[in-house]
Amino acid sequence: MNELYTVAEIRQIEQAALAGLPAGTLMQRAGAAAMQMALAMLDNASIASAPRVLVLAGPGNNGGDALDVAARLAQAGIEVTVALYAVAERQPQDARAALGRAQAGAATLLAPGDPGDSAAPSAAGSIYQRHWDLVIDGLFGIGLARPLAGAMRAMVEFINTLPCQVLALDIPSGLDADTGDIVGPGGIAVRAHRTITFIADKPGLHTCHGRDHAGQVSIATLDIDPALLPPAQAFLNGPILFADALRPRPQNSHKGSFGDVAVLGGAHGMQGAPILAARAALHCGAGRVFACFVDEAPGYDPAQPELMCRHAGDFDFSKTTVVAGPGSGGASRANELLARVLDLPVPLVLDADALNLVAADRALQQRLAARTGATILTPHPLEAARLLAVSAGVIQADRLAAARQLAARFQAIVILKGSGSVIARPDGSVAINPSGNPALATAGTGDVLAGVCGALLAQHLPPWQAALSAAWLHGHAADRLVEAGVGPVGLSASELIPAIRTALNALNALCTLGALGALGAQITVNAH
Ligand SMILES: NC(=O)C1=CN([C@@H]2O[C@H](COP(=O)(O)OP(=O)(O)OC[C@H]3O[C@@H](n4cnc5c(N)ncnc54)[C@H](OP(=O)(O)O)[C@@H]3O)[C@@H](O)[C@H]2O)[C@@H](O)CC1
Ligand SMILES: Nc1ncnc2c1ncn2[C@@H]1O[C@H](COP(=O)(O)OP(=O)(O)O)[C@@H](O)[C@H]1O
Ligand SMILES: [K+]
Repeated sequence: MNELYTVAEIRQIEQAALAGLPAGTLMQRAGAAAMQMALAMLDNASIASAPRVLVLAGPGNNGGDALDVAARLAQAGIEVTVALYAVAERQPQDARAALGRAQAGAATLLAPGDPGDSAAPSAAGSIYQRHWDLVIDGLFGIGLARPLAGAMRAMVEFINTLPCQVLALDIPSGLDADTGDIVGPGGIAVRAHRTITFIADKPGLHTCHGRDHAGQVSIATLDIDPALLPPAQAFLNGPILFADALRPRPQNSHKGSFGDVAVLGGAHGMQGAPILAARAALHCGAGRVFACFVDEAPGYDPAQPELMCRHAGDFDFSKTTVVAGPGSGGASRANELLARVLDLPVPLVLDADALNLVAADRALQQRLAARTGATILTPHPLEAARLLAVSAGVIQADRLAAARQLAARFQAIVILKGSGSVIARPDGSVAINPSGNPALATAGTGDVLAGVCGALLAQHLPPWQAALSAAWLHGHAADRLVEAGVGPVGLSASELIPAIRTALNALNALCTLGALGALGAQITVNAH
């Protein structure tokens, strides 16, 4: 069910599986699965002449996988050149056996240095100057220990400029499989169109730089007995994780059945932010929605007259789900109002300026950690950095750890936003959201997400499922809009709101029909 495993967990699974299998079995299964993927990519590329494949083989077992694929493709009659960065005597046993198979077949094996390397000019030249139809990256997998350097770095720089398809084996070389960061300092990573990852999926393929470098991810389980997989602490977000919490609306219902949402924000000059959050809450099913303004309140929202606009100082927040922060500013008035809602046992979403106020005020931090009502925090990386008193770079270097730390410290559900939003809860479990795209990188989409969270809490979804579904629907709506040509350039936060409503209704309908499989399915390749 969408499990993601760390490198340490994969190593344990691998060891347990290897114990019951003849040497080389897993590598050969990996090679067979990767060969199927390579052939499919060549088919899709509709290449006119005989295809030429360049295989990069590193010093360890990832290089062994690459050599196994190279031998198989050559056996199938494909023209294969291997750029070999391994010395047989130093290879692990399985990889050395794979080298033997590649050498025994028709693949051409070259040991290139830097472009123009005087030590191996012909090898380098014949790789850097030829046309390639597919590159298979088997430099490094989960064993990468330091940044790519020297000849391998030069090769990655070269293939990242090529127009052809790139298939990464297990992980794009240079990427940290646990975090999605590029292994540094000053590192580089392969940018692949597809990644075939072995045994199980990994968090780093789906967050931070992961989505840009891994492309479309497929899993080859290598026929490992599922009983060898430990209970996962991380998951790829999808309807299967939260659909149970979505319920069809009973006929015998009224607006009071679906809860009230009050958005607290909108200081002078920032009134649009709570309006966006409130409109999102309305379109995601809250029974009644109030937009409560820290400073002066508009009479009503002419484009959305269903919203009730109030002055926050006069509003009773004790019977509503509260979304605090959009455009609230950092003035003492906003601080006082925030302190008041933190003390109420109501469901609460904290976004934007509310998070900045908490970061700057120890008393608010204590109030937040002591809350009894459900709490969802929705920081972007800079807000998370302020809350943890580190830089945004530190947050991005390990987004899962940052989200977990925030969830534990504030005893709240956390959505750490950005490419591959990380949703964490205080017990340490996390989910990475695979939906969404750079069309969302525009002002106001975070306000919309906060409003969706508020609406789902008001409709009594437990906070974990509310956060998972809000993040998924938000991204899914953006994906559908981009497919329809509304973005990635120029999508506006307002346009996102009705698309989220459509996605939520479609999901509700599928849940009612028990047809969830139609959504968010991942390709699984099983090697035999
Ligand atoms: N075992 C199995 O049954 C299966 C394994 N599988 C495959 O194995 C992969 C893991 O293999 P792995 O552990 O050998 O690690 P891998 O990623 O190849 O690299 C390690 C090598 O690189 C070196 N090195 C590290 N960083 C470096 C750098 N920057 N620059 C230069 N060198 C560097 C490091 O040596 P060091 O110099 O650090 O001593 C070591 O020699 C996994 O991702 C999957 O693809 C699958 O076939 C399934 C079955
Ligand atoms: N490149 C991206 N890929 C996926 N989602 C993105 C990307 N950029 C932004 N988002 C999403 O858009 C939203 C932006 O929120 P935020 O930064 O708070 O914006 P604002 O404060 O302007 O409303 C978040 O949900 C974030 O995850
Ligand atoms: K690789």
